[in-house]
Formats: sequence, C-alpha cells, structure tokens
Amino acid sequence: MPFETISVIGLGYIGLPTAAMFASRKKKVIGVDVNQHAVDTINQGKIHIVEPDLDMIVHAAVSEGYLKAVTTPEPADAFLIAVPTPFKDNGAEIPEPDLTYIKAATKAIAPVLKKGDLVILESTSPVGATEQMAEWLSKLRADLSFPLTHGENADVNVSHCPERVLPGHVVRELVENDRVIGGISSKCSERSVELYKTFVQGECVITNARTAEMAKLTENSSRDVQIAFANELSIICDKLDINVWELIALANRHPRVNILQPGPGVGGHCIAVDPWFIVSKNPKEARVIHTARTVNDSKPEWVINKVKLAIADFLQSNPEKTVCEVTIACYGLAFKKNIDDLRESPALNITSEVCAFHSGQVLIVEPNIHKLPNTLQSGFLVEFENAIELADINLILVDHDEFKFSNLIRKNTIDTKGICNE
Ligand SMILES: NC(=O)C1=CN([C@@H]2O[C@H](COP(=O)(O)OP(=O)(O)OC[C@H]3O[C@@H](n4cnc5c(N)ncnc54)[C@H](O)[C@@H]3O)[C@@H](O)[C@H]2O)C=CC1
Ligand SMILES: CC(=O)N[C@@H]1[C@@H](OP(=O)(O)OP(=O)(O)OC[C@H]2O[C@@H](n3ccc(=O)[nH]c3=O)[C@H](O)[C@@H]2O)O[C@H](C(=O)O)[C@@H](O)[C@@H]1O
Repeated sequence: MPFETISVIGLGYIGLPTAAMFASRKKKVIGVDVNQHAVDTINQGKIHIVEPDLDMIVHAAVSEGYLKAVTTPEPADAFLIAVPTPFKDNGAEIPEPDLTYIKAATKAIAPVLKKGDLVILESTSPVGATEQMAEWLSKLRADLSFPLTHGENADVNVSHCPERVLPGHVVRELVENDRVIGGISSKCSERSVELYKTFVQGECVITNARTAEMAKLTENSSRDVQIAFANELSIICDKLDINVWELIALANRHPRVNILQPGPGVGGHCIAVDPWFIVSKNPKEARVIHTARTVNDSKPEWVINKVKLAIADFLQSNPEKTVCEVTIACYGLAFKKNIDDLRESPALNITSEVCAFHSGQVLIVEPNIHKLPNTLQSGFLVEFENAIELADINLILVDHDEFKFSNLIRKNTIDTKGICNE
C-alpha cells in the first residue's frame, strides 16, 4: 500500500527538514509539535530554527499545500517520531536516558493509528527503546476498539531509523546519507525502506531495531572517544611545552593515523549526550566510552584554570594594575564553528564561569547572535575588532571563520582551537 499521508511528530532540527523533504516530493505531510509558536511559524511558511536552505523548502511546501503543522496528531499512513531524547538531569554520576518525550509522542498518536500504519522512531535512543515503544503502543491500544499486535504479523509496523545528518548540512545529508533501517520484523523494515526511498538517494541498509539503536550510539561514541584522545594530547603537550597542533599535523602524516582536533570540550546535544546511553546500561563494560566522556567533560575546567593563570601572569608583568582593571575577551559562544546553536556549549559554560569569577571587564564576541543569554549579563557583547583592541587577555573558544587569519590576536592568548597556528 502506498504512503499517501505522512506525519512527523516533533518539528525541530530533525523533524522539520524531514517533513519538508517528504512534502517536496509531493507527499501530504502533517507535522505535529506541542510548541504552538513552532506550529504557527511553519504554517506561515517560515522556520523557527537556523539551517541553510531549509527556509525555501518549507516555504514552498506550505504554500503549495503539501505541509501543514498542527498540535494534535491526525490520522496518517506513516508516523515518524523525532522528539528530544536528553538524559535525566538529576546529578547522577552516570546520567540515564530520558524517554518521557517518546512516551508522550506515543500516547498522542495511539488514538489515531489504524491497521497497516507504520511507526518509525527516529530519535536517538538507548538499546531497547523501540521495543519499549511498541509495548507502550499495544498497551495504549488494548482498551480501544482496535488493539495492536506486534511481532512478525503485527497490525502496526514499528522500526527504528536513526538520523545521522550533520547540523549545517542537513538538507544535503538527508538525501545523500545511507540510512540504517531497524525494523521490529522484516516486514517493518521493508515498509520503512519503501517510505525513505521517497527522497533518500543513499543506501537503506536493513538490520534489527536493537542493532540500529546501537549503531547510532556507536557512531557518536566513536567520535567522542577520538576527540577525547585529542583533548588528552593537548593537556599533555601543554605540560611538555609542545605545540599540539603541530604535533597532530605531523602524526597525521602517517598513512594510518587520523587524529581529530582538541578544543575547549565537546558540545551540542548529541555527542555530549549519546555515549551516556551506552554507559548507563553497561557501566562495567563501557570503560573507554565512559572515560572519554569524563575527559571531554573536564576540559572546560582545565581551560578556566588556564584563564586564572593568565590573569596572575598578567598582573605580575603589569604590577601597576589591579585585577578589576584586567579586561578579558572571550571569542565564540556556539558549540562549534559557524553556527548559532548554544546547546551544551563548552564555550558558553566557560564564558559564564569567567563572567562569574572575574571582577574586571569581560568582552564577548559571537558574530552569530544578537543578544547575550541571561547567564552572561555581566559581560558585554562587542565586535571582534573592539575586543582585540581592548583586551589584556584573549580566550579563543570557537574557530568561527570571522576569527581566522587575524595576526592581531596573538598577544596574551589562550587558543583552545589552534586558530593562531593556521
Ligand atoms: N539535531 C541534530 O543534529 C540531530 C538530532 N538527532 C536526534 O533527533 C531527535 C530530535 O532532535 P532535534 O530535532 O535536534 O530536537 P529539537 O529539540 O530541535 O526538536 C524536537 C521537537 O519536538 C517537539 N516535541 C517535544 N515533545 C513532543 C510531543 N510529545 N509531541 C510533538 N512534539 C514534541 C519539541 O517542541 C521540538 O520542537 C533527538 O533524539 C536527537 O538526539 C539525531 C541526529 C542529529
Ligand atoms: C559521528 C558524527 O559525526 N555525528 C555528527 C554529530 O554532529 P555534531 O554537530 O554534534 O558533531 P561535531 O561536528 O563532531 O561536533 C561536536 C562537538 O565536538 C567538537 N569537536 C569536533 C571535532 C573535533 O575534531 N574536535 C572537537 O572538539 C565540536 O567543537 C563540538 O563541540 O552528531 C549528530 C547527532 O547525532 O545529532 C550526527 O547526526 C552527526 O552526523
């Protein structure tokens, strides 16, 4: 049976581009989000997130009548769930995944499901979450006129198809990337491939739901481990007075070595989160993954100590000044270069900490935002040139293109991204 109407639950960084992509292939798409502002913005043909080229696709999809946004699910032939999967913020040493958004989305679609529908969990999930979702669905339907069964002869097909697009390149990668398709049964996988082939040009590779969940977590954990190696090297090199950027460039000339780049820590709501989904379920076995998380999470503290040392050095060389007269400039707040996303950003956390402990002026340069977040109210958002001119100490936290190729920034500089070496 062809898919005539497709519903996407959660219209954020993943759900909205996915919904727009189906709509661009002339499918009728119903986007569902609990955020009324997002729904209203989309229905005006506009977008509430920053992603290159997405605005044009959404505008065309809405104005041609293929995409509409609503707050309550309506019947459809396929439902793709792209809601957040954070970890529980309860201060535990090993954070646990929070599946409440998936549970709420499941509850919302249950009353409109009909026989033959396909439900795909796209959210990054711990192993077992898709089976759990299928359980929730059948329990939720058990008391209704049409109870669901699952297994090989299920009335409703359930799959996990994790999303792997890179923010900033979402529109291209949605089409070009290979997809991992993990059905609860082979029929579920086949139906899911049929759906994605609407716009995916990459290969749709079939596996089971648990392997698909683990594949996504493995990709992001692998990157986290590799970045941790680079971050550890940077701390060792600092102690040994070796330039880590030169060191990595030299080591990478080996045909089988490819070390990533150190930085102020790992940010974003994926790489800094997803490895915990493996560690929390396998605390004894996941030793490397756990250590990598700890190494990357402790890097901001190391940077803050460098700032404190730089202030002490500066005061020693300038005894006429007091600490209140030392001006620090922080360059970049986003979690990585050339974006405006501040979620889980080590640059933001370090700058907030500097604002909290430093009694002198803190200048902040972030070309991608117009207003400082509340935690930085004691700082001043300034232009790049003003910061360079006024700062006694420069702290480079993000390698935005605007900060590169500046010879001026070399004086009293803590360069966490190595841009002074380029
Ligand atoms: N942003 C990214 O780069 C990537 C994200 N992912 C994963 O995709 C999932 C979604 O992430 P994002 O799109 O970035 O999150 P997001 O926060 O940008 O969007 C999620 C949307 O879901 C909505 N929502 C929450 N509960 C809902 C409910 N019960 N019913 C309907 N809507 C609901 C929220 O209002 C929000 O608009 C997460 O599991 C994330 O880990 C995977 C790959 C890349
Ligand atoms: C394996 C992989 O490359 N996953 C991607 C990742 O997107 P994300 O933008 O979070 O990844 P990223 O570019 O590695 O950045 C994450 C963090 O790591 C830092 N970072 C990155 C590379 C590096 O050499 N050094 C470094 O310190 C960045 O500055 C940033 O703070 O996570 C996304 C996700 O799962 O949401 C996923 O879809 C993307 O494909």
